[in-house]
Amino acid sequence: MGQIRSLAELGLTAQGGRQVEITGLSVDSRTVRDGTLFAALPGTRVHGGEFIQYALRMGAAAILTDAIGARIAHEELAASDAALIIAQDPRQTLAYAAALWFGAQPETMIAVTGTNGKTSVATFTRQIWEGLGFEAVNLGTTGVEGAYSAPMTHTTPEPITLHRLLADCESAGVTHAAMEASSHGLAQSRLDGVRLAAAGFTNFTQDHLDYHASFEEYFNAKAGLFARVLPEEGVAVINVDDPRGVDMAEIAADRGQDIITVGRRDGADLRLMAQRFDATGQVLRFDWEGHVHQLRLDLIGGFQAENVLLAAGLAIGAGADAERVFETLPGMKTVRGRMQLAATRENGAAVFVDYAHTPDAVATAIKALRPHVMGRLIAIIGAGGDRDAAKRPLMGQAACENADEVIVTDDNPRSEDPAVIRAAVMQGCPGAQEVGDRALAILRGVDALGPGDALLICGKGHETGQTVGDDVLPFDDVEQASVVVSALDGGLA
Ligand SMILES: CC(=O)N[C@H]1[C@@H](OP(=O)(O)OP(=O)(O)OC[C@H]2O[C@@H](n3ccc(=O)[nH]c3=O)[C@H](O)[C@@H]2O)O[C@H](CO)[C@@H](O)[C@@H]1O[C@H](C)C(=O)N[C@@H](C)C(=O)N[C@H](CCC(=O)O)C(=O)O
Ligand SMILES: Nc1ncnc2c1ncn2[C@@H]1O[C@H](COP(=O)(O)OP(=O)(O)OP(=O)(O)O)[C@@H](O)[C@H]1O
Ligand SMILES: N[C@H](CCC[C@H](N)C(=O)O)C(=O)O
Ligand SMILES: [Mg+2]
Repeated sequence: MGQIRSLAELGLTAQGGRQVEITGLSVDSRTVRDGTLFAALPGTRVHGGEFIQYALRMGAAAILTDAIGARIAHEELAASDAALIIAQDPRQTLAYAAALWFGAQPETMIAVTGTNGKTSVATFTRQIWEGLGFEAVNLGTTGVEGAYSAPMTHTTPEPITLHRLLADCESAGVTHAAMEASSHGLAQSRLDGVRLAAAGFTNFTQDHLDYHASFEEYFNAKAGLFARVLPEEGVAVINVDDPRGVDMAEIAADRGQDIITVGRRDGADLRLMAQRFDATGQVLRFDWEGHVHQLRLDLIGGFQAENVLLAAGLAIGAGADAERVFETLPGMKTVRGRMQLAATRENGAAVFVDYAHTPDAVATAIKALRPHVMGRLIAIIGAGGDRDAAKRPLMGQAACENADEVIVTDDNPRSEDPAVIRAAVMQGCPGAQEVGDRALAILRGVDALGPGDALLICGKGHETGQTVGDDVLPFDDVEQASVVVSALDGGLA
């Protein structure tokens, strides 16, 4: 964007007090230009220090790294004019520098973490703000959505991309932003430069054990949102029905943050008292500060009510008036690919698409659909390649225990053999039908629906591609479901 900043303006101090002008920031040596500050970060495959020599050759004016990176490129650095900034945690230092480089971010921001429900809560928070008349966005797995839109490749992008997007939102007039804090994003300090008014916690169950060394490490990454990113004056909004919510609330209390607890348990500040389900939604009764409210949500699944209430808590925590927030709730719209009604058969049977891709989400999603359905419930599941392999049989088991019939299919095999992934899922559900081709699996599932039955297609939600090897083949569960329903029922979708 043609700007030039000094290191001091980015809050950085170089070895020997060297002063240089910076023309841009980069974490990838391949995008370094004259004057760039190259952040050479410790990676999961290789240390970015290995690429310092290339970055210097491309004209880097400064290198931000840790002691290991500086050691790797010791000779090249000694022979260069570039400024060297050595930080204990260069990822966090980069996050602060990126926030200063791009300068602006929406005035009111919240972030939400948890194994499942982040996209849903961020989307509902944006919808609540819209209902209150604010220019609002949500950022995460489904990209930037709302008053400003842009695609994103990560749920929580690295800080340079994140702050560029936030600055773009701000200059487009966005005043309110709700973002997802993934455990990878938190572990890598990607959002440490974001100014948060409130932060939320949904739940904690198994996922990503390929990346985090243990369950506790995975929890600690998520806890970083309250222990580190949310300031003392921020408000923590916590689902206390989850056993780890209580631990999270303690961490927030130790920081002196105000806490809004949400859940079914007695004493929760925003307490869900009752839910009644029908074919197209649910009626909720909840309590806030001793006042009981009752309203209808056009949303499928009891857990979406929990997500809506967490979103309401976040909007309140970030400064909105509680009663006005509650008035917006009946207007909440289905989150793309989350318990989304994709098609209805002529006989009344419904096909839903959901993003359940963890054992807990599969169990939750199937159980949540049950009270909306009079007949049998068929589930289609699959697990992703190059992701936590331990969750595969557990996902199979979760489907087996909760659905009347299960079809196991492919879901982004990536570099792995899809048959091996399916076999692992089948271990948890030996009675399932195995149909590798996802389009055929959907055809089988839809074809088996009798009056009053429902099909839940899990795993891909809003996704529009099937990743096989390095290829992304166009595939959309919602589209596929409606094509199949039209084909079987002769033109009706
Ligand atoms: C495991 C993980 O999080 N990896 C992320 C991480 O890469 P890394 O540090 O491991 O990269 P590396 O290959 O070891 O390289 C080390 C460093 O050298 C640099 N490099 C590398 C090659 C080169 O020629 N020049 C160069 O400078 C790299 O940019 C990197 O900074 O930092 C990169 C740059 O910021 C990310 O793009 C990359 O995301 C990868 C692609 C990824 O797939 N991440 C997923 C798992 C992820 O982050 N998912 C979460 C949420 C998932 C969920 O909740 O479901 C997300 O927030 O999206
Ligand atoms: N509060 C919840 N409790 C349990 N399961 C949930 C909850 N909310 C959503 N889910 C399940 O998790 C799936 C993914 O939901 P969502 O996309 O909101 O989660 P996420 O945390 O953003 O996921 P990701 O880690 O991929 O970003 C849903 O489709 C549903 O099956
Ligand atoms: N953000 C998640 C999404 C998984 C969705 C599922 N379709 C899969 O590919 O496993 C991940 O990358 O682990
Ligand atoms: Mg998400």
